[in-house]
Amino acid sequence: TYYRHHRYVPHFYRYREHSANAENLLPEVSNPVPEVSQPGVPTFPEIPEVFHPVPEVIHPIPEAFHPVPEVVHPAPEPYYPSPEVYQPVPEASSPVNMTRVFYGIMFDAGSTGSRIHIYKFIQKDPVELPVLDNEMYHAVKPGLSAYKDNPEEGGNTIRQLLKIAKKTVPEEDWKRTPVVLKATAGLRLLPEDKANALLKEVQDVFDESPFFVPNNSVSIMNGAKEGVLAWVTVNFLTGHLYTNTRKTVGILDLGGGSTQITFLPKSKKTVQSSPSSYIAKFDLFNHTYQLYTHSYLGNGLYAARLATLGALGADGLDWKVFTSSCLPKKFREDVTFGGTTYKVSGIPDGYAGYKLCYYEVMKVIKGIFHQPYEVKGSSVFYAFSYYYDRAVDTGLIDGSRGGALEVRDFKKRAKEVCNKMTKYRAISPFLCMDMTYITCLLKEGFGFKDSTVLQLAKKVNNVETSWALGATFDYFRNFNIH
Ligand SMILES: Nc1ccn([C@@H]2O[C@H](COP(=O)(O)OP(=O)(O)O)[C@@H](O)[C@H]2O)c(=O)n1
Repeated sequence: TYYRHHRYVPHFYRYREHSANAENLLPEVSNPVPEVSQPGVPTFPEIPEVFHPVPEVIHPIPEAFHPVPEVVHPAPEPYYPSPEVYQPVPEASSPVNMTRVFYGIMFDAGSTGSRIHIYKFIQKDPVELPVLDNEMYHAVKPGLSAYKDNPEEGGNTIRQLLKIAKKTVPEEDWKRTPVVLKATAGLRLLPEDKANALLKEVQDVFDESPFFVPNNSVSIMNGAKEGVLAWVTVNFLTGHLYTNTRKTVGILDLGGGSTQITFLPKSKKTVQSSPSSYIAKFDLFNHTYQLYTHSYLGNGLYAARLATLGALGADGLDWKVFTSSCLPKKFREDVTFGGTTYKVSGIPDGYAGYKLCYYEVMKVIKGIFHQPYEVKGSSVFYAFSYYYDRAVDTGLIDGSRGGALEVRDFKKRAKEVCNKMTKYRAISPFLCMDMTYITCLLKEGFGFKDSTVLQLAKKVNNVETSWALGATFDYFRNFNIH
């Protein structure tokens, strides 16, 4: 459990202007109209827009060098009701001509933990564009799926996190601050009735809270959306999202239950050679994007551990011990994932090491992954979540700064960890398995070359590299992914 308060200070501000200047990179908007409050129609928060300074050439450098993006709101626009936002919202308490501060609360109910993101936006006056001021982030473990047989207790974890929202968001803003929860692989992997019972508990917790609860505020998000929204977050934070650029970065997200790859294909061949379900089209900030995206359910790091051990979906969990040459020979322990406990161990009088381990993890990857045509090329990819955590654990990158790595760096370190298991055991007995899986996933799964450079980033400009910010834009903006 940890607690952070990110202060996010933009370097400069840009204002919405209507000019014929071709250099004006602001998205097109309708002419500002005075804000008129109508009964039953929310006047606040307004639909935000996001724009960015021109992205710089991407170098494999620490995140501090990236251009600083902004979150902006258009001047009031005609209001088009959408199912997600068409609900009466109490009016803003502050007078029209004063600085307005508003918040968005997004819960990430992941397979290994639940997290709250509280985004604070500032709008200096109605014609000025609001900016993302900061993010308050807090995480608890385990995730909701661990409470599959005790949903009430699962609801309590969300109730605890909401207490932070109450401390962060001023009381006068509670009623107009939307609270949304999206669950990922943990709940996707549960039987439907168990997942629904957990969602119902969360809904009750939201309903009893003083915050604004929109329709469909508690749901399981599909994998494609998870990938797209993480791509939106990272490209926003790195300054690549604005109307007339095709320069973006790809994302690699390795969760506990699922893993996502998302990027903007440069070549038509990538789109033509992909299954149609791997292509997502959506409109954002007056631009239509067509992304390659896929989420592999059951291929997150924790699910892959169990699959490697042959334990996922197995029977006889009370007495069976699942073994692997990826684990230290003398290791034996009970491990719990998604509310189920498994007995696992090394092979006491067998062999352990990188080569044997690689064959084992290959079984979890072979024949499952689609290799997009383009990843063999020069696309830039940001990797986070467990890619980041394991790179830190093995000393490949600095825990606070992240950095650039080649795929071959994961391979080299995996070999070292597996062949000297006792040395690394104290960090985690699963380190060899995890590092080998990551290597295998990148090379044999997605088809990356040894020389591909990955940017490892937990935060960019002090904001978490998570789908949660993209989902908050999605809530306010309601862009369609199809
Ligand atoms: N805001 C976040 C969310 C997840 N994570 C990391 O993401 C990994 C687990 O993701 P998850 O529990 O959401 O897994 P899935 O449900 O996506 O499969 C862990 O390494 C977390 O520490 C993070 O670093 N920051």
